[in-house]
Amino acid sequence: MSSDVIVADGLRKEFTVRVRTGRLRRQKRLVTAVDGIDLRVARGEMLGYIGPNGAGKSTTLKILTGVLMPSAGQVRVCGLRPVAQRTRLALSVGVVFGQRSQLWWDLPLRDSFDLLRHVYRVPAAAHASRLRRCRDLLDLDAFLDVPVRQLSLGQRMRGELTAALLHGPQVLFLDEPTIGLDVVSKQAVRGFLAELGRGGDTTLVLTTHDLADIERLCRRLVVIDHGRVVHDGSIAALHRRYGSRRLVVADLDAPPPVPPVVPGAALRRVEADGHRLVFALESAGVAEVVTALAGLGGLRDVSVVEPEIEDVVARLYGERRSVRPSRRC
Ligand SMILES: Nc1ncnc2c1ncn2[C@@H]1O[C@H](COP(=O)(O)OP(=O)(O)OP(=O)(O)O)[C@@H](O)[C@H]1O
Repeated sequence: MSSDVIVADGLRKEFTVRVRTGRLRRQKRLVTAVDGIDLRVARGEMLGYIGPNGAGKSTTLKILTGVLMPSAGQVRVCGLRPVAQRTRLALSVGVVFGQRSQLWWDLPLRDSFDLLRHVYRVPAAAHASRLRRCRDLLDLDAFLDVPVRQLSLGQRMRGELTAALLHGPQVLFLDEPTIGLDVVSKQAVRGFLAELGRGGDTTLVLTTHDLADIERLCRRLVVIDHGRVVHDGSIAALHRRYGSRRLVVADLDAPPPVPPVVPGAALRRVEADGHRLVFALESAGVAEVVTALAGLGGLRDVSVVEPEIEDVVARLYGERRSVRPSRRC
């Protein structure tokens, strides 16, 4: 039996929209939001699902959670057809959409959690143990008795995560879970999700524009654009594909009279009035470059900078923009 909890083949979603073509004229246009996506996600995987605005991320998540019917293609989540078996699917998946709440606005968080136990018919002991874990890891106790409408965004998001997990779902879908959160709340949410992922039982599918979420949480990254998958693999594979290099930053006592040549590394930039040289590693390792730099004399400090995911994703989006297909209408 396959261990894939998400199986999608040839997924498509088209929307018909009316656009103004004159003062009184409207014309129907077809927008292809998802354009033939194949996706398999194994149990326990932590998948980052990213793409530029309008790429089709939310539409995909809505199809996978049974909110939208695909125009074409096959989809199974936990072995179920999301729209046709939505009620059963709700028992197997949890959903956190950063912009929407599943909590009762006027009730204290604690009462919302209690109601959810009845909605999902969770045995009392299982509910209590999951809630205890969330209270500990997400620091909920200080605001458990506060009505949801009075919670800060960060507090509410911690409540949303708990609410999505109390019935013990196999798959957790997260759409922008850290949007608008301050640094401390972001760290709390990421730490919690990382811990959840380490357990290996819950599959996470995460869409976000905050690439630090992806770096912290996801081993696998699916990048979509114009409704199609343009990368599916590890972050390291993305760096390899775009030739990202680690950088060695050397601070010198004085600017060298001529730019030094370091075998196996390329001088990328000269900064700080010539006092700082930034090399990109090519065939050489860090130690070789540092030894070569030390041999030049006047080396004050050295640091190694890992390639930035922001850079490589910006390059990928930029490249896609320059080969933008004409939109089918
Ligand atoms: N209900 C709808 N009716 C018409 N068009 C829609 C609808 N929902 C989405 N679209 C269109 O489908 C495309 C994909 O939208 P979607 O919301 O899935 O993108 P996204 O990748 O989640 O974007 P963002 O990062 O901005 O949230 C966009 O062109 C959007 O305008």
